[in-house]
Amino acid sequence: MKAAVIVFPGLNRDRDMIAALTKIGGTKPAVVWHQDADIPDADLIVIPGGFSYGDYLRCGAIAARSPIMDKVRERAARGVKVLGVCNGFQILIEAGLLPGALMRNTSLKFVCREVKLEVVNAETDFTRGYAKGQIIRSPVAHHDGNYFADAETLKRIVGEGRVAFRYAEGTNPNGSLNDIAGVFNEGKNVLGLMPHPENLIEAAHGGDDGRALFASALKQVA
Ligand SMILES: NC(=O)CC[C@H](N)C(=O)O
Repeated sequence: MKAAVIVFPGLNRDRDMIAALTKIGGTKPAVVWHQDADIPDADLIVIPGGFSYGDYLRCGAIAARSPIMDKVRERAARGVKVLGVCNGFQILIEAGLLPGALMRNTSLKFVCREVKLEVVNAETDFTRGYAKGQIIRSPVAHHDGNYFADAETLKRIVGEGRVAFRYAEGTNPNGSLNDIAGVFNEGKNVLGLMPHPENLIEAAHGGDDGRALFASALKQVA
């Protein structure tokens, strides 16, 4: 399994993501600078978190218009797996690869804490390492994580099994509609989520609940 990590100016979670993919996948992912002409051959493309372009305009809005995102769109259309975490999720939404919007947290504050997540759909390439309904721990760190979709879109994504994770046990940190923490595209080969599973993959992190997501995406779980 080959992975590639796309880096935009202002991201700060790229090194954590590269470390997680390297530790779990056994090989270092290709690191793609946003100005590179193309993405090397990869089975999994990851857009990490941070503050691309200083969160100016709207979080992810400027990065989403970068030419490298045309390449991400092309690969996604061919069925390549694409994962966006936090700012990466915001970029995928702004790029039109995922439905809905991520608004300012209802608290209007940056929230950095641990939440609990319910695995809503465990039958995808990203989530098969978990059980449906399993509650896992995950760190979050964002100010624009308040997921919103209009009623028709919400009905469609819920009906099509496109909610990947929900904030569980009253831990919704941002006011997200229906406690939604992560969503898939129609083909379920693109996943965006606000929590940071890459920061909970080993004992030194205090737990490894995030590990199964990468193990699944890197095809280590049958
Ligand atoms: N950790 C992150 O990726 C943060 C995303 C974005 N800058 C926000 O605060 O909402």
